Amino acid sequence: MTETVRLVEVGPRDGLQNEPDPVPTAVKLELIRRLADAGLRCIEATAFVSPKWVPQMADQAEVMAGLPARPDVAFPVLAPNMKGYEAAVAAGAKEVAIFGAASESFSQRNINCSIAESMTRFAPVMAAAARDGVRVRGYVSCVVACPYEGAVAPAQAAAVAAELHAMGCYEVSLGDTIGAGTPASVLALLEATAARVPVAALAGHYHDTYGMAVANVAASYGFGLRVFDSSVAGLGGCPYAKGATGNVATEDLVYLLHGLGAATGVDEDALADTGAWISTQLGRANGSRAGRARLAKRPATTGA
Ligand SMILES: CC(C)(COP(=O)([O-])OP(=O)([O-])OC[C@H]1O[C@@H](n2cnc3c(N)ncnc32)[C@H](O)[C@@H]1OP(=O)([O-])[O-])[C@@H](O)C(=O)NCCC(=O)NCCSC(=O)C[C@@](C)(O)CC(=O)[O-]
Repeated sequence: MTETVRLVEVGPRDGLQNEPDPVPTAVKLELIRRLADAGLRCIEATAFVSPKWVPQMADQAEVMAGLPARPDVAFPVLAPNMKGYEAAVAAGAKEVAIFGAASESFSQRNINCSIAESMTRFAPVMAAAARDGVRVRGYVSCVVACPYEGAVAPAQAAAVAAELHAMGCYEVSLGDTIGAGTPASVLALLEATAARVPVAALAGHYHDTYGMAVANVAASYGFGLRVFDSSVAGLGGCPYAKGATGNVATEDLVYLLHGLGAATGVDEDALADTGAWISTQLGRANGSRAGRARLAKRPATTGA
């Protein structure tokens, strides 16, 4: 029986949030359209956070207003507190994502509060979402290592994941924010977390700073995870994790999963074209090995 893996494309948010130059809203919307046309069915569209903190997400309402009419595609958005939640729902969001951290230092740097305070901020968001029929996904950052504190104990990451799940998140995405994880440390994280949160409610969100993201996905898939976050062309990084590169490239993730016999619903050619397109738009090298390999095999166009 073919296993199906759910992909959460975070390129338009995680992939772009750290871009130094403003990315035109029209480019963000074209990227989202192309990703949906390539078969992605969950595309994180933007973040309802402070534009003073993350100026790249300042066009959050315009992005929401311009989303393609795709009832078959979910467009979750970040919302770290009630102000963000209310703005997101007013802009038409049907799913939001709250995001905590497994390290106090990253919590303070990223959302300006302690881990405990973040949970206090999330509680009214969960209540409002339950009232409004809005789905809530949770993230835990720095589940393996923190840029400020170093290695993070699996039990600590598991405790934060369990708290988000207990408060009502339908899924908890485990963020190796600085990409320091290896299959051994990721499996230790999953052992600790799966003891407290059902595996079916866990997702892998692996940045590729050390080139370990594909290996970490493979190990996580073997452990039983069937939901993974990724960024087309490997775009991204976090404003509060210096030097962290983007998530695993969606093209590489899909190539790996199809090679494992899993179904994703994604058209690899259309995805590779999208990765090349956005890389050109941003003036960046395409960070996807599988995407570049696929494009290189194409017969040269006649240029007609
Ligand atoms: C979370 C806050 C807002 C708290 O920031 P704060 O300073 O604690 O909030 P505050 O309530 O004191 O308000 C301060 C100002 O922010 C405004 N404000 C307050 N809330 C909002 C909001 N939701 N949207 C827009 N504006 C907001 C508020 O109105 C006020 O405006 P002012 O009076 O100064 O003009 C701030 O720390 C922030 O925006 N941080 C940025 C968080 C972020 O986007 N980080 C990157 C994404 S997370 C990530 O990349 C990790 C992840 C998810 O990908 C997984 C992984 O890889 O680890």
